[in-house]
Amino acid sequence: MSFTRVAIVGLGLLGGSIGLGVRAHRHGVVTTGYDSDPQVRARARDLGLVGTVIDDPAEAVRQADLVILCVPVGAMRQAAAAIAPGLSPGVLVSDVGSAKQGVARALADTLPGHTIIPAHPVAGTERSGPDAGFASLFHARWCILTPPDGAPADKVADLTEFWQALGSTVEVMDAGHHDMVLAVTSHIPHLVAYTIVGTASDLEQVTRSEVIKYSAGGFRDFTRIAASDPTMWRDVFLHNRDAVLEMMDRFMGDLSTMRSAIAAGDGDAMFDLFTRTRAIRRGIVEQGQDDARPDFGRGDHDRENAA
Ligand SMILES: NC(=O)c1ccc[n+]([C@@H]2O[C@H](COP(=O)([O-])OP(=O)(O)OC[C@H]3O[C@@H](n4cnc5c(N)ncnc54)[C@H](O)[C@@H]3O)[C@@H](O)[C@H]2O)c1
Ligand SMILES: O=C(O)C(=O)C[C@]1(C(=O)O)C=C[C@@H](O)C=C1
Repeated sequence: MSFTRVAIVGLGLLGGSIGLGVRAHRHGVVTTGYDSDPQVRARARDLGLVGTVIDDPAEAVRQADLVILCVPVGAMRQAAAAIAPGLSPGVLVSDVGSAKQGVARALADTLPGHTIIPAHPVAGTERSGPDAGFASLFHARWCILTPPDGAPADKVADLTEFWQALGSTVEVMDAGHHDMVLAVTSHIPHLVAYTIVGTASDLEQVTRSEVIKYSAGGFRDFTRIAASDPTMWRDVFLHNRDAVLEMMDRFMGDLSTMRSAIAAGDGDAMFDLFTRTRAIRRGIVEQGQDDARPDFGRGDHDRENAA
Protein backbone atom coordinates (compact mmCIF):
# COMPACT_ATOMS: atom_id res chain seq x y z
CA MET A 1 0.00 0.00 0.00
CA SER A 2 1.61 3.22 -1.17
CA PHE A 3 0.03 5.95 0.98
CA THR A 4 -0.72 5.34 4.62
CA ARG A 5 -1.69 8.84 5.81
CA VAL A 6 -3.91 10.93 3.57
CA ALA A 7 -4.82 14.54 4.37
CA ILE A 8 -7.80 16.12 2.64
CA VAL A 9 -8.09 19.92 2.47
CA GLY A 10 -11.65 21.03 1.67
CA LEU A 11 -14.36 18.72 3.01
CA GLY A 12 -17.19 19.29 0.52
CA LEU A 13 -18.50 16.95 -2.19
CA LEU A 14 -15.08 15.90 -3.50
CA GLY A 15 -13.13 15.93 -0.23
CA GLY A 16 -15.93 14.15 1.64
CA SER A 17 -16.27 11.52 -1.09
CA ILE A 18 -12.52 10.84 -1.04
CA GLY A 19 -12.60 10.48 2.75
CA LEU A 20 -15.53 8.06 2.59
CA GLY A 21 -13.99 6.24 -0.37
CA VAL A 22 -10.71 5.71 1.49
CA ARG A 23 -12.60 4.40 4.51
CA ALA A 24 -14.58 2.00 2.33
CA HIS A 25 -11.76 0.81 0.07
CA ARG A 26 -8.40 1.39 1.78
CA HIS A 27 -8.56 -0.17 5.20
CA GLY A 28 -5.70 0.87 7.45
CA VAL A 29 -5.14 4.22 5.75
CA VAL A 30 -5.37 7.07 8.25
CA THR A 31 -7.23 10.18 7.08
CA THR A 32 -7.16 13.72 8.42
CA GLY A 33 -9.05 16.71 7.07
CA TYR A 34 -9.31 20.47 7.22
CA ASP A 35 -11.80 22.99 5.84
CA SER A 36 -11.56 26.76 6.22
CA ASP A 37 -15.26 26.91 7.14
CA PRO A 38 -15.77 25.96 10.82
CA GLN A 39 -19.35 24.84 10.10
CA VAL A 40 -18.09 22.45 7.44
CA ARG A 41 -15.49 21.09 9.86
CA ALA A 42 -18.21 20.49 12.47
CA ARG A 43 -20.46 18.75 9.94
CA ALA A 44 -17.54 16.66 8.62
CA ARG A 45 -16.88 15.48 12.18
CA ASP A 46 -20.54 14.52 12.66
CA LEU A 47 -20.59 12.64 9.36
CA GLY A 48 -17.21 10.97 9.90
CA LEU A 49 -15.95 12.06 6.47
CA VAL A 50 -12.34 11.59 7.65
CA GLY A 51 -10.77 9.94 10.68
CA THR A 52 -9.84 13.26 12.33
CA VAL A 53 -10.93 16.78 11.43
CA ILE A 54 -8.24 19.24 12.53
CA ASP A 55 -8.78 22.96 13.07
CA ASP A 56 -5.39 24.09 11.77
CA PRO A 57 -4.39 23.54 8.10
CA ALA A 58 -0.68 22.98 8.72
CA GLU A 59 -1.42 20.52 11.56
CA ALA A 60 -3.93 18.67 9.39
CA VAL A 61 -1.22 17.74 6.84
CA ARG A 62 1.74 17.34 9.22
CA GLN A 63 1.97 13.53 9.21
CA ALA A 64 0.58 12.99 5.70
CA ASP A 65 2.33 11.25 2.80
CA LEU A 66 -0.46 12.32 0.42
CA VAL A 67 -2.27 15.67 0.60
CA ILE A 68 -5.23 16.29 -1.72
CA LEU A 69 -6.53 19.83 -2.14
CA CYS A 70 -10.30 19.68 -2.71
CA VAL A 71 -11.12 23.39 -2.71
CA PRO A 72 -12.48 25.60 -5.53
CA VAL A 73 -9.89 26.21 -8.24
CA GLY A 74 -9.57 29.88 -7.23
CA ALA A 75 -8.79 28.91 -3.61
CA MET A 76 -5.96 26.46 -4.44
CA ARG A 77 -3.15 29.00 -4.00
CA GLN A 78 -4.45 30.16 -0.62
CA ALA A 79 -5.03 26.58 0.58
CA ALA A 80 -1.51 25.56 -0.51
CA ALA A 81 0.03 28.53 1.33
CA ALA A 82 -1.87 27.60 4.49
CA ILE A 83 -0.63 23.97 4.53
CA ALA A 84 2.96 24.77 3.47
CA PRO A 85 4.44 25.03 7.00
CA GLY A 86 3.15 21.54 7.90
CA LEU A 87 4.25 19.55 4.83
CA SER A 88 6.84 16.83 5.35
CA PRO A 89 9.69 16.57 2.80
CA GLY A 90 8.56 13.34 1.09
CA VAL A 91 4.88 14.26 0.77
CA LEU A 92 3.00 14.11 -2.53
CA VAL A 93 0.67 17.07 -3.05
CA SER A 94 -2.26 16.61 -5.41
CA ASP A 95 -5.64 18.23 -6.04
CA VAL A 96 -8.98 17.57 -7.74
CA GLY A 97 -9.53 20.89 -9.53
CA SER A 98 -11.65 20.90 -12.70
CA ALA A 99 -9.13 23.05 -14.61
CA LYS A 100 -5.49 22.01 -14.54
CA GLN A 101 -3.02 24.47 -16.07
CA GLY A 102 -3.75 27.37 -13.71
CA VAL A 103 -3.84 25.11 -10.65
CA ALA A 104 -0.52 23.48 -11.60
CA ARG A 105 1.07 26.94 -11.82
CA ALA A 106 -0.45 28.10 -8.51
CA LEU A 107 0.72 24.98 -6.65
CA ALA A 108 4.22 25.03 -8.17
CA ASP A 109 4.65 28.73 -7.23
CA THR A 110 3.35 28.26 -3.70
CA LEU A 111 5.05 24.97 -2.84
CA PRO A 112 8.55 25.10 -4.39
CA GLY A 113 10.62 21.97 -3.74
CA HIS A 114 7.59 19.73 -3.18
CA THR A 115 6.39 16.97 -5.49
CA ILE A 116 3.08 18.03 -7.05
CA ILE A 117 0.95 15.86 -9.32
CA PRO A 118 -2.38 17.52 -10.19
CA ALA A 119 -5.40 15.29 -10.82
CA HIS A 120 -9.01 15.61 -11.91
CA PRO A 121 -11.55 12.93 -11.07
CA VAL A 122 -14.17 13.39 -13.80
CA ALA A 123 -16.94 12.59 -11.37
CA GLY A 124 -19.35 14.85 -9.59
CA THR A 125 -22.91 15.95 -9.11
CA GLU A 126 -24.72 19.28 -8.92
CA ARG A 127 -24.62 19.04 -5.13
CA SER A 128 -21.90 20.51 -2.95
CA GLY A 129 -20.88 20.67 0.70
CA PRO A 130 -20.06 17.96 3.25
CA ASP A 131 -23.51 16.33 3.12
CA ALA A 132 -23.15 15.69 -0.61
CA GLY A 133 -20.22 13.25 -0.34
CA PHE A 134 -20.55 9.52 -1.02
CA ALA A 135 -18.02 6.70 -1.25
CA SER A 136 -18.95 5.40 -4.70
CA LEU A 137 -18.67 8.77 -6.48
CA PHE A 138 -15.52 7.65 -8.29
CA HIS A 139 -16.67 4.15 -9.27
CA ALA A 140 -16.29 3.52 -13.00
CA ARG A 141 -15.31 7.15 -13.65
CA TRP A 142 -12.15 8.57 -15.20
CA CYS A 143 -9.48 10.24 -13.12
CA ILE A 144 -7.05 12.28 -15.21
CA LEU A 145 -3.54 12.88 -13.84
CA THR A 146 -1.54 15.76 -15.30
CA PRO A 147 2.02 15.23 -13.97
CA PRO A 148 4.44 18.04 -14.85
CA ASP A 149 7.59 17.23 -16.85
CA GLY A 150 10.03 15.38 -14.63
CA ALA A 151 7.44 14.19 -12.10
CA PRO A 152 8.79 11.05 -10.37
CA ALA A 153 7.38 7.93 -12.05
CA ASP A 154 6.98 6.10 -8.74
CA LYS A 155 4.74 8.89 -7.38
CA VAL A 156 2.66 8.87 -10.57
CA ALA A 157 2.27 5.09 -10.11
CA ASP A 158 1.32 5.51 -6.43
CA LEU A 159 -1.31 8.15 -7.24
CA THR A 160 -2.65 5.98 -10.07
CA GLU A 161 -3.03 3.10 -7.64
CA PHE A 162 -4.75 5.37 -5.09
CA TRP A 163 -7.44 6.45 -7.57
CA GLN A 164 -7.85 2.93 -8.91
CA ALA A 165 -8.55 1.75 -5.36
CA LEU A 166 -11.40 4.30 -5.18
CA GLY A 167 -12.86 2.74 -8.33
CA SER A 168 -11.55 5.08 -11.04
CA THR A 169 -9.87 4.38 -14.35
CA VAL A 170 -6.77 6.54 -14.55
CA GLU A 171 -5.50 8.38 -17.62
CA VAL A 172 -2.35 10.52 -17.79
CA MET A 173 -2.61 13.68 -19.89
CA ASP A 174 -0.87 16.96 -20.56
CA ALA A 175 -2.54 19.76 -18.54
CA GLY A 176 -3.15 21.95 -21.60
CA HIS A 177 -4.81 19.10 -23.47
CA HIS A 178 -6.92 18.33 -20.40
CA ASP A 179 -8.18 21.90 -20.27
CA MET A 180 -9.13 21.88 -23.97
CA VAL A 181 -10.96 18.53 -23.76
CA LEU A 182 -12.80 19.38 -20.54
CA ALA A 183 -13.78 22.80 -21.92
CA VAL A 184 -15.96 21.05 -24.48
CA THR A 185 -17.09 17.98 -22.50
CA SER A 186 -17.80 19.65 -19.15
CA HIS A 187 -17.31 23.41 -18.95
CA ILE A 188 -19.34 24.55 -21.97
CA PRO A 189 -22.21 22.12 -21.19
CA HIS A 190 -22.44 23.78 -17.79
CA LEU A 191 -22.38 27.24 -19.38
CA VAL A 192 -25.14 26.23 -21.79
CA ALA A 193 -27.24 24.90 -18.90
CA TYR A 194 -26.72 28.04 -16.79
CA THR A 195 -27.55 30.22 -19.77
CA ILE A 196 -30.67 28.41 -21.01
CA VAL A 197 -32.17 28.27 -17.52
CA GLY A 198 -31.32 31.97 -17.06
CA THR A 199 -32.85 32.83 -20.44
CA ALA A 200 -36.06 30.97 -19.61
CA SER A 201 -36.41 32.64 -16.23
CA ASP A 202 -35.68 36.10 -17.72
CA LEU A 203 -38.41 35.89 -20.36
CA GLU A 204 -41.07 38.38 -19.38
CA GLN A 205 -43.96 36.21 -20.46
CA VAL A 206 -42.59 33.07 -18.72
CA THR A 207 -42.90 33.41 -14.99
CA ARG A 208 -40.65 31.58 -12.54
CA SER A 209 -43.48 29.26 -11.59
CA GLU A 210 -43.96 28.27 -15.24
CA VAL A 211 -40.26 27.44 -15.56
CA ILE A 212 -40.66 25.07 -12.63
CA LYS A 213 -44.08 23.74 -13.72
CA TYR A 214 -43.09 22.85 -17.29
CA SER A 215 -39.62 21.55 -16.52
CA ALA A 216 -40.64 17.89 -16.45
CA GLY A 217 -38.91 17.08 -19.74
CA GLY A 218 -35.52 17.88 -21.28
CA PHE A 219 -35.39 21.28 -19.58
CA ARG A 220 -35.31 19.55 -16.21
CA ASP A 221 -31.94 17.98 -17.11
CA PHE A 222 -30.59 21.47 -17.73
CA THR A 223 -31.93 22.71 -14.38
CA ARG A 224 -30.00 19.93 -12.61
CA ILE A 225 -26.72 21.04 -14.15
CA ALA A 226 -27.63 24.73 -13.62
CA ALA A 227 -27.99 24.02 -9.88
CA SER A 228 -24.23 23.34 -9.64
CA ASP A 229 -22.14 25.31 -7.19
CA PRO A 230 -21.71 28.98 -8.26
CA THR A 231 -18.29 29.45 -6.61
CA MET A 232 -16.85 26.32 -8.17
CA TRP A 233 -18.06 27.19 -11.66
CA ARG A 234 -17.14 30.88 -11.51
CA ASP A 235 -13.61 29.72 -10.70
CA VAL A 236 -13.55 27.15 -13.52
CA PHE A 237 -14.42 29.81 -16.12
CA LEU A 238 -11.93 32.29 -14.63
CA HIS A 239 -9.15 29.67 -14.73
CA ASN A 240 -9.84 27.96 -18.05
CA ARG A 241 -10.63 31.12 -19.96
CA ASP A 242 -8.61 30.57 -23.14
CA ALA A 243 -9.72 26.99 -23.81
CA VAL A 244 -13.35 27.84 -23.00
CA LEU A 245 -13.30 30.85 -25.33
CA GLU A 246 -11.79 28.76 -28.14
CA MET A 247 -14.39 26.02 -27.75
CA MET A 248 -17.21 28.58 -27.38
CA ASP A 249 -16.27 30.07 -30.74
CA ARG A 250 -16.56 26.60 -32.29
CA PHE A 251 -19.85 25.93 -30.52
CA MET A 252 -21.38 29.29 -31.42
CA GLY A 253 -20.39 28.68 -35.07
CA ASP A 254 -22.17 25.32 -35.00
CA LEU A 255 -25.20 26.85 -33.28
CA SER A 256 -25.32 29.51 -35.96
CA THR A 257 -25.18 26.79 -38.65
CA MET A 258 -28.20 25.14 -37.04
CA ARG A 259 -29.98 28.50 -36.90
CA SER A 260 -29.44 28.85 -40.65
CA ALA A 261 -30.72 25.31 -41.23
CA ILE A 262 -33.89 26.06 -39.26
CA ALA A 263 -34.38 29.40 -41.04
CA ALA A 264 -33.91 27.72 -44.45
CA GLY A 265 -36.14 24.77 -43.55
CA ASP A 266 -33.17 22.44 -44.17
CA GLY A 267 -34.56 19.29 -42.50
CA ASP A 268 -31.72 17.12 -43.85
CA ALA A 269 -29.09 19.15 -41.97
CA MET A 270 -31.05 18.80 -38.75
CA PHE A 271 -31.74 15.10 -39.29
CA ASP A 272 -28.06 14.37 -40.01
CA LEU A 273 -26.84 16.11 -36.83
CA PHE A 274 -29.51 14.56 -34.61
CA THR A 275 -28.76 11.08 -36.03
CA ARG A 276 -25.04 11.52 -35.36
CA THR A 277 -25.58 12.72 -31.78
CA ARG A 278 -28.09 9.94 -31.02
CA ALA A 279 -25.44 7.38 -32.02
CA ILE A 280 -22.96 9.02 -29.62
CA ARG A 281 -25.41 8.78 -26.72
CA ARG A 282 -26.18 5.15 -27.54
CA GLY A 283 -22.47 4.36 -27.61
CA ILE A 284 -22.05 5.88 -24.13
CA VAL A 285 -24.97 3.87 -22.74
CA GLU A 286 -23.75 0.64 -24.38
CA GLN A 287 -20.36 1.09 -22.70
CA GLY A 288 -22.16 1.51 -19.36
CA GLN A 289 -20.81 5.03 -18.96
CA ASP A 290 -23.98 6.91 -18.13
CA ASP A 291 -25.03 7.74 -14.58
CA ALA A 292 -28.09 5.53 -14.37
CA ARG A 293 -26.77 3.81 -11.25
CA PRO A 294 -29.48 3.26 -8.65
CA ASP A 295 -27.42 4.79 -5.85
CA PHE A 296 -26.00 7.70 -7.84
CA GLY A 297 -25.92 10.85 -5.75
CA ARG A 298 -27.40 9.32 -2.62
CA GLY A 299 -24.85 10.26 0.02
CA ASP A 300 -26.71 8.67 2.92
CA HIS A 301 -26.76 5.27 1.26
CA ASP A 302 -23.00 5.23 0.85
CA ARG A 303 -22.28 6.56 4.29
CA GLU A 304 -24.37 3.79 5.77
CA ASN A 305 -22.54 1.23 3.66
CA ALA A 306 -19.13 2.65 4.56
CA ALA A 307 -19.81 2.74 8.30
N1 LIG B 1 -18.52 19.22 -7.98
C1 LIG B 1 -18.06 18.48 -8.97
O1 LIG B 1 -18.85 17.92 -9.73
C2 LIG B 1 -16.58 18.34 -9.16
C3 LIG B 1 -16.09 17.25 -9.88
C4 LIG B 1 -14.71 17.12 -10.04
C5 LIG B 1 -13.83 18.07 -9.52
N2 LIG B 1 -14.35 19.13 -8.83
C6 LIG B 1 -13.41 20.10 -8.27
O2 LIG B 1 -13.28 19.78 -6.90
C7 LIG B 1 -13.01 20.95 -6.13
C8 LIG B 1 -13.99 20.98 -4.96
O3 LIG B 1 -15.29 20.97 -5.45
P1 LIG B 1 -16.52 20.47 -4.56
O4 LIG B 1 -17.62 20.15 -5.51
O5 LIG B 1 -16.06 19.46 -3.57
O6 LIG B 1 -16.88 21.83 -3.79
P2 LIG B 1 -17.60 22.01 -2.37
O7 LIG B 1 -18.12 23.40 -2.39
O8 LIG B 1 -18.54 20.90 -2.11
O9 LIG B 1 -16.37 21.91 -1.35
C9 LIG B 1 -15.30 22.81 -1.33
C10 LIG B 1 -14.89 23.04 0.12
O10 LIG B 1 -13.68 23.78 0.12
C11 LIG B 1 -13.70 24.64 1.26
N3 LIG B 1 -12.70 25.69 1.07
C12 LIG B 1 -12.76 26.79 0.28
N4 LIG B 1 -11.61 27.49 0.36
C13 LIG B 1 -10.80 26.81 1.23
C14 LIG B 1 -9.47 27.02 1.69
N5 LIG B 1 -8.74 28.07 1.30
N6 LIG B 1 -8.96 26.13 2.58
C15 LIG B 1 -9.70 25.06 2.99
N7 LIG B 1 -10.95 24.81 2.58
C16 LIG B 1 -11.49 25.67 1.69
C17 LIG B 1 -15.12 25.13 1.33
O11 LIG B 1 -15.45 25.60 2.62
C18 LIG B 1 -15.89 23.87 0.92
O12 LIG B 1 -16.31 23.13 2.07
C19 LIG B 1 -13.09 22.12 -7.09
O13 LIG B 1 -11.81 22.52 -7.46
C20 LIG B 1 -13.84 21.56 -8.29
O14 LIG B 1 -13.48 22.21 -9.48
C21 LIG B 1 -15.69 19.27 -8.61
O1 LIG C 1 -22.53 15.10 -13.26
C1 LIG C 1 -22.40 16.26 -12.91
O2 LIG C 1 -23.26 16.84 -12.26
C2 LIG C 1 -21.16 16.98 -13.19
O3 LIG C 1 -21.28 18.12 -13.50
C3 LIG C 1 -19.85 16.36 -13.03
C4 LIG C 1 -18.71 16.99 -13.78
C5 LIG C 1 -18.97 16.88 -15.28
O4 LIG C 1 -19.04 17.89 -15.98
O5 LIG C 1 -19.08 15.75 -15.73
C6 LIG C 1 -18.52 18.41 -13.38
C7 LIG C 1 -17.32 18.94 -13.15
C8 LIG C 1 -16.17 18.16 -12.94
O6 LIG C 1 -14.97 18.74 -12.94
C9 LIG C 1 -16.29 16.78 -13.25
C10 LIG C 1 -17.49 16.22 -13.45
